[in-house]
Amino acid sequence: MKLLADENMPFVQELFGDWAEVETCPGRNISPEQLQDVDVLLVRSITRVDETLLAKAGRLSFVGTATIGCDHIDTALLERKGIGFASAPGCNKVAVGDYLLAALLRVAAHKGWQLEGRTLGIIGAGNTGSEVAGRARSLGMRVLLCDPPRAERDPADFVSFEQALSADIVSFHVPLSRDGAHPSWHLLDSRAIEGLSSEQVLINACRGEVWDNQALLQRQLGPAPLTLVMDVWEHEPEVLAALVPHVLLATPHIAGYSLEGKVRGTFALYRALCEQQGKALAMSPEQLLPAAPVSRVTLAQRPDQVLLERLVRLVYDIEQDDGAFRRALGQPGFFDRLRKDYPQRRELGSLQLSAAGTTFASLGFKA
Ligand SMILES: NC(=O)c1ccc[n+]([C@@H]2O[C@H](COP(=O)([O-])OP(=O)(O)OC[C@H]3O[C@@H](n4cnc5c(N)ncnc54)[C@H](O)[C@@H]3O)[C@@H](O)[C@H]2O)c1
Ligand SMILES: O=C(O)[C@H](O)[C@H](O)COP(=O)(O)O
Repeated sequence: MKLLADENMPFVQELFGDWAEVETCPGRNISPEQLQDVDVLLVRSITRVDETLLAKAGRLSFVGTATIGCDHIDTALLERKGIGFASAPGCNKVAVGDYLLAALLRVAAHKGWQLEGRTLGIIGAGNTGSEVAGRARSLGMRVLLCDPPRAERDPADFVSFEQALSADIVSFHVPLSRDGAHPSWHLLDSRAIEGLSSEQVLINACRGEVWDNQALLQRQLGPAPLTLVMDVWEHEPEVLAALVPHVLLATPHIAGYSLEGKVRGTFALYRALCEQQGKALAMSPEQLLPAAPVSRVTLAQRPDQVLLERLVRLVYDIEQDDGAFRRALGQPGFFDRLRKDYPQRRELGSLQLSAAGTTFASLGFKA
């Protein structure tokens, strides 16, 4: 069996090497010719799996994407062709939660805000949105969830898009979709942007195309700019460079890039392929993860917001990612390079935090 995988997917050799001939290559370079004799294709979000890519893939029986988002995969085509498919729902939701916690604390420091009592609008209340909601509630924030597909079943738990958009901070966690009942392409369009107050903060850690980046730039160049946190950009790996100086925190689509998240992603595909092939699992995700350098911090009293930010930084420093992005902006291929060379990042759960008998598992720390 021949297996072709994106070179940025860790542990492929360890998981599949015993039963497949494994080849890896850059995800953006996978060609139709390369797939002629391939049985299994494993990708990340940068490989568009469509009619063109599969034109010569006569032997392909399984496609896996080690990601939550699936907007790069023509799943209907795979179904028509009888090709098995798996993604990795939830694999990096904890990492996105860590990213959001770090971003919220940085935004609060920048604006001189206490987060307690502030409102957080969450657009898209699935795996990542719920992870973020839990952490925000632990900070004492009031969470407004907007999720029209879920609201059809449980209307009482959700607010309208307009209500969520009126929160102090609004964070987007929707899949990218261009059609269907609730399309998310340019969900934040020029009209929505116009209605926002300059006091508000917007965060995008889902997909770049959910925000109209040109319309945002126009807003930022005007008299009442917004506070923005952007992990994802329209037209990646290109970035609207003129927008970057008007963004408080700018990162190269790494919100989900914890080592744990990547391991869970590859492992989800291993599990799915084992199932398709009728094989027993020969490994567990724990066997792949190197032991985290767990540190313990015990405090006499609950940390205030300033100390909490310092503690988060011990594990994940969002300003380092922002700094690397700004230094590299404009260099050829900078976006993909930062992602390929991303330093190993462990989840907040590698830090055991307790204070006055309380643990902080609801914020992501180890209990
Ligand atoms: N930046 C990153 O590194 C990163 C990491 C993980 C996921 N993502 C992106 O975030 C997206 C969400 O991830 P998830 O795990 O939470 O997915 P999910 O499928 O668990 O949840 C998405 C939620 O959005 C809701 N939704 C769909 N359309 C909507 C709309 N128009 N308005 C409001 N809500 C809508 C759905 O009902 C669902 O509850 C992924 O599809 C992926 O594109 C990005
Ligand atoms: O959808 C996802 O899971 C994330 O966006 C994922 O972290 C993207 O990373 P990539 O596949 O581009 O390496």
